[in-house]
Amino acid sequence: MLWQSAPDTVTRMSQPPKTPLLIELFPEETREAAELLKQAVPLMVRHDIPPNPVHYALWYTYSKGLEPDLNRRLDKIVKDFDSFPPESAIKLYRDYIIRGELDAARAGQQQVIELVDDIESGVTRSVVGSTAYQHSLTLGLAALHDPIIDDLPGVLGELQQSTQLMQEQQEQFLYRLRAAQSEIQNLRNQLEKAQMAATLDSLTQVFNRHAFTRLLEQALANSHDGLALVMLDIDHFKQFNDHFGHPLGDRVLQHVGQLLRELLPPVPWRPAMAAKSSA
Ligand SMILES: Nc1nc2c(ncn2[C@@H]2O[C@H](COP(=O)(O)OP(=O)(O)OP(=O)(O)O)[C@@H](O)[C@H]2O)c(=O)[nH]1
Repeated sequence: MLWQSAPDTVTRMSQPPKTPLLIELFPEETREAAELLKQAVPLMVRHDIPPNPVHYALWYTYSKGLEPDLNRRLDKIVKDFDSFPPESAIKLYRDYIIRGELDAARAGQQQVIELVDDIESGVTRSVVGSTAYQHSLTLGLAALHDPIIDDLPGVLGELQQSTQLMQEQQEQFLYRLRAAQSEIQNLRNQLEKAQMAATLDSLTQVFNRHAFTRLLEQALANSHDGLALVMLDIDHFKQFNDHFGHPLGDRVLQHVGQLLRELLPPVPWRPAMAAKSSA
């Protein structure tokens, strides 16, 4: 048999990393986040660090104090340089803020590489097997053309054997292809989920502002008969939050998001809740 490896190898891919994703790094409610903001901004002002999103994410995390190693590195940088070099900021941002996303992307990439490798080795084996089969077929046919065949049963037996071998190889290859197909489907689902997560507001599960803007631009570019845009506002929401607390306010937003998802037609006209959601 040319096929030596177990046929189900394609289903054993590398596992995704356990590093928390960006969204899991910042679970704070509005009030707690505002407290951290009050600590992070003065720190940036003190060290004359522009409060751009990269810096803010770092100093916000610094204020939380859950990454002692990051705090040590930040303290050292501002002490050594008396400023905050952009390269250091990007490096720390990669190491501490988006490492989950980077790990996940790398793992996804690795899975695709393993899958392609596996299919490629399957194709190679199949080609090698086919070539060997073709060779034995040519030899067998040449022998059959010989006017005097001493060993007809032997030649036919060999042909039968190599045909059987070829058949087995093709079956194995098909098996591997089917396994790869299901792995490709898994990867596709993962990718779709990641794409959806990037377009949805984590609290309300409706399109976030970025996705809404993109969809609106597309609709404007494609609409030749005009376009209707309906806007709605939840009145006195600040009062509601002040009275009943932000967690219940969040529940209200979630419920409104759910109603909108249920009542309005699906993609591309899912509503976006830009102003009041946490996106
Ligand atoms: N609970 C909660 N509140 C939020 C969130 N995002 C924004 N808000 C609150 O929404 C309020 C802003 O909404 P607005 O529509 O501007 O204020 P409003 O009080 O509803 O005012 P009117 O619409 O004029 O009645 C602020 O009090 C924010 O704190 C969120 O994700 N969760």
